[in-house]
Amino acid sequence: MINVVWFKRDIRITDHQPLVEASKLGPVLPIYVAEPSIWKEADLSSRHFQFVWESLLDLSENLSKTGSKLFVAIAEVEEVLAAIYEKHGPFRLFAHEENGTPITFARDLRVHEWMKERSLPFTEFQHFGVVRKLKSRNTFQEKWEDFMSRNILPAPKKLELVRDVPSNLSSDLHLLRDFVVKGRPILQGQRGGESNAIQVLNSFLDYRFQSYNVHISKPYSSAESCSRLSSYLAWGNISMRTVVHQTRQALEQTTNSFHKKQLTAFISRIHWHCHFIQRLESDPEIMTKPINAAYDTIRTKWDEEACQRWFYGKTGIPLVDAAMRCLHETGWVNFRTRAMLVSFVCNTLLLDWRRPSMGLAQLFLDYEPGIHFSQVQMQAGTTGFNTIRVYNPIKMGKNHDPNGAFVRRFVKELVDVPDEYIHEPWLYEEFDTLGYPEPMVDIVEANRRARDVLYRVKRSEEAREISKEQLDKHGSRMRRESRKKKTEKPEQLSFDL
Ligand SMILES: Cc1cc2nc3c(=O)[nH]c(=O)nc-3n(C[C@H](O)[C@H](O)[C@H](O)COP(=O)(O)OP(=O)(O)OC[C@H]3O[C@@H](n4cnc5c(N)ncnc54)[C@H](O)[C@@H]3O)c2cc1C
Repeated sequence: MINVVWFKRDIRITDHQPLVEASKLGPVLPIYVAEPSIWKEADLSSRHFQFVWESLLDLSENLSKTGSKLFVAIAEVEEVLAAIYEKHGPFRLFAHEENGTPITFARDLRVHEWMKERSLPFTEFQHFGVVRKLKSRNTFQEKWEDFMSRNILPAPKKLELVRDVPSNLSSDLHLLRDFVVKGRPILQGQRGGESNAIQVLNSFLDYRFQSYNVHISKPYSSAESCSRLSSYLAWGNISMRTVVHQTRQALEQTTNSFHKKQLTAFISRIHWHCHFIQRLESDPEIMTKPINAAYDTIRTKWDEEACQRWFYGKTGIPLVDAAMRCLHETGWVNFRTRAMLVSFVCNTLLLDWRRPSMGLAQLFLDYEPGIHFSQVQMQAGTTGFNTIRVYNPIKMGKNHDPNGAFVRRFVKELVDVPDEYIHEPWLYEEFDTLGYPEPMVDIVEANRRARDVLYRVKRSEEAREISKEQLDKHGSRMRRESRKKKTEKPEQLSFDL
């Protein structure tokens, strides 16, 4: 019987349990399926597929060293499985659990059903420190540690090749060039692939980590001092366990207390990764519904033009525009800047969070649904249990980009503005000659209004009651009670890139 290994957001050969387990049982057929029904969704864009494609090229090369081949298809996964079944008869299917959106989860359930109807075995393995059907959140940390402390699984040295493959699978990866995903590719993003992931981890642990915590909030220098592993983790080019093991080793080897502090700060961020994904795993509706429904009543008017100005970096607020333009160009900004962008569109402008969350997902090369939607809701103040944060991008610019290096790099109109005006160019006497827009809001005034409405809801009986219900709810893939919505929704969720 052949053993099909289905790669999804785990495009690597090292520490890949499905591949290792399949290889113990006989011939292995490694497949990647570009599924139109998944890639047409509002959260995904062409840059993500570009990263996947680069990752697949690397995987294909690594598999060829084992004597095997990667096969790809543009199809729905059940179509590929049906063709394999027709050609080979019964087969085993191996994959990682995908802790993704309700769409990918529903697809995985359909595949389980499809296999079950034919009495074919489908084995899924835990991918991160995220636990499916976690009964109690209190056991999460212990289970995380147990998973991370296990040995790294080396890449198989030899794989038995399956020669006779159905015609809808091809080992020519160029086939995927015909797969159209909305949006344009990016030129300045990180390049996908396990080999690149290993290099990025090594360069971080060799020297880049040394100013990790010092520069973490700085939009410009954090691009170098942060690990920059997020895209590689999001598309599974490296396992979280590898990152944990190597970081702990680096921590043990250093005697420098300052370096220890940087690495310890990094390790705590890594814990957050699985913590947030666990939240989506347990409550997938956070992708589309506010964690606390009482906050669905405050953003009543949809303003498409304001949303577009934010998305394309034309607000007239330098740090906001630089950050959005940086995302369009590179697909990455640091944590604090992401938080500020959500605060600006959802709090300062008081726009509903759903469309902006999709826009940012489309732009982030490291889009990871579990982290993304939890974080957007936290920064938009819709969870009810996190501190409400309303950022002032002018103040933040002055504190974290004092000479405007980041702003100048991405907002060409402001390149020659003197330092003292870089975050408030409208005060500069030559502002009219710059071709840069007037600020679309008075930040101080708009932020005061945002705090007023957010705190009014936070203090309300309804919000408190819902928060209490949330605390009582546990379990995997739970459903949220729907409440009467008062917010006006935008017509579409995705943006043109
Ligand atoms: C609104 C918003 C949306 C976000 N969306 C994503 C997303 O789609 N994908 C994503 O990977 N991160 C997301 N983050 C978290 C964080 O901004 C990124 O993980 C980080 O900037 C990635 O860069 P890095 O790998 O160099 O981070 P490092 O600081 O080097 O961190 C290492 C790893 O730890 C994890 N991590 C770090 N910070 C966080 C955090 N706050 N929450 C959860 N995990 C964290 C990530 O896996 C990251 O790759 C979001 C944050 C905000 C505020």
